[in-house]
Amino acid sequence: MTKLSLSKDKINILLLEGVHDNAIDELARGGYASVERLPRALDESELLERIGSVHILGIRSRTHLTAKVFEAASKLITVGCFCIGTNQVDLRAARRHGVPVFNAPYSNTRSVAELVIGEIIMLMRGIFEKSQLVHGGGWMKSAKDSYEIRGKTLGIVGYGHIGTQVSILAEAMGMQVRFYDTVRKLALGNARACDSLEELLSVSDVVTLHVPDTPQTRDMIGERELAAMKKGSHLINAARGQVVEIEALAAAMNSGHILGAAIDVFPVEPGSDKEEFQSALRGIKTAILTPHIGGSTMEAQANIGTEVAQKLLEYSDNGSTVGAVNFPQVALPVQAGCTRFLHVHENRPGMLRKVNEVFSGRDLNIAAQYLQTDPELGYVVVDVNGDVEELEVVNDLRAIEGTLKARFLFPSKH
Ligand SMILES: NC(=O)C1=CN([C@@H]2O[C@H](COP(=O)(O)OP(=O)(O)OC[C@H]3O[C@@H](n4cnc5c(N)ncnc54)[C@H](O)[C@@H]3O)[C@@H](O)[C@H]2O)C=CC1
Ligand SMILES: O=C(O)CCC(=O)C(=O)O
Repeated sequence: MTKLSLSKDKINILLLEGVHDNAIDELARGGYASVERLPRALDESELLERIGSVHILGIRSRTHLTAKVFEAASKLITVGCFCIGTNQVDLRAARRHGVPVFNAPYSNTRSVAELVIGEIIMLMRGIFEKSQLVHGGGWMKSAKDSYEIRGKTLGIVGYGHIGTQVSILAEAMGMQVRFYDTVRKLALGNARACDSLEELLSVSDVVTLHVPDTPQTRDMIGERELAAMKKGSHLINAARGQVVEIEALAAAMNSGHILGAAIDVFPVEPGSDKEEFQSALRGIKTAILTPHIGGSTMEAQANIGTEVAQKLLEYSDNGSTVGAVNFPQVALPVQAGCTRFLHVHENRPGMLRKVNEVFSGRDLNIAAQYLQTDPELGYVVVDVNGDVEELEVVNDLRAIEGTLKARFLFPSKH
């Protein structure tokens, strides 16, 4: 548990994986100067060495935050994922330690959608193979297996933020769009929903995947699904590596059933730029392989830097969990002259009563209070006015059985 409410210069922030300058600027504007930024990810043993002194951690997709890391993160207040996906974080372990995790759910959406549109054209014209040949001194001037995308069918699996953007852009270029989603979604433009994944696979010239990494999407595209795709069709995966069985895809491409693929994400991705990338797709001439750069544009990274840093500031300064992916959502307007207490607890009966008894037992007046719970977790923000012995109060709050974290903000005399 956090031991003390700290002045901002004592809050240690560690940002990994080359988070954009905007994050540093935003944190500095918020008064946080103790920021260390590393260009790379840390592996578990490096994290275990360092995490004990970190209050706020920023990562992207390469850093894996395991239960063991949270166990060792005695001072950790919050985590920011400077990306969309949060599957690299053990979100339940974070909850158990009272640590809200934030992400940037929209800031790189357009970048991924644009890459996919570019790849559809590259695949349907066989550009990657032809370009490699020309680089090697060859000349393959041929229309064989090259098609316009106009009038062709694009199948989108996962019709969320990215899927719908791809849908709009693809239609604007004359494609017919079909989509499959487990949730009923409003079809944009002339796009039409498919009743099943099998239906989508059987009608599409290009299939593009935009689902999150969940137990249901693991190995969603394997031998059977690839066989269900049209002969000579193409597959794009810029979602998560575990969604496609790579060996099965390599076999389907080597047999000529799947003509081309553009794969940006892999079941195992190198931890650093120096590590060698291994995959059964290496060497397949019609496979465009990219190093998980769907969201890596200057615009996206700048937007993400600002967005996630603002969420971290909101939580650190005010206790707001709005936008957290693993926490009850609480935002209480700041009241002048109050001390704010934050209490994260297991959702047991009578918790709020016990929290309030700490204040009433000290004759403290609660000026405002906001509690949100989910089946496992409760998060309450309490504003108290008057002269408050913050440390004593916070120690009483921590003594309540089932407390996961307690701290205070805006101390009246520190
Ligand atoms: N390659 C890259 O650099 C990037 C990859 N991503 C990945 O793209 C994924 C999608 O991003 P968004 O569109 O923003 O997410 P989103 O949450 O807006 O959309 C995902 C959609 O997939 C649907 N879905 C979930 N399970 C499904 C299933 N089993 N079958 C069919 N549909 C299912 C959901 O209902 C939702 O509509 C992210 O989760 C992330 O993993 C995101 C950004 C960059
Ligand atoms: O840019 C990154 O580090 C990860 C991008 C991504 O996959 C995401 O935003 O989910």
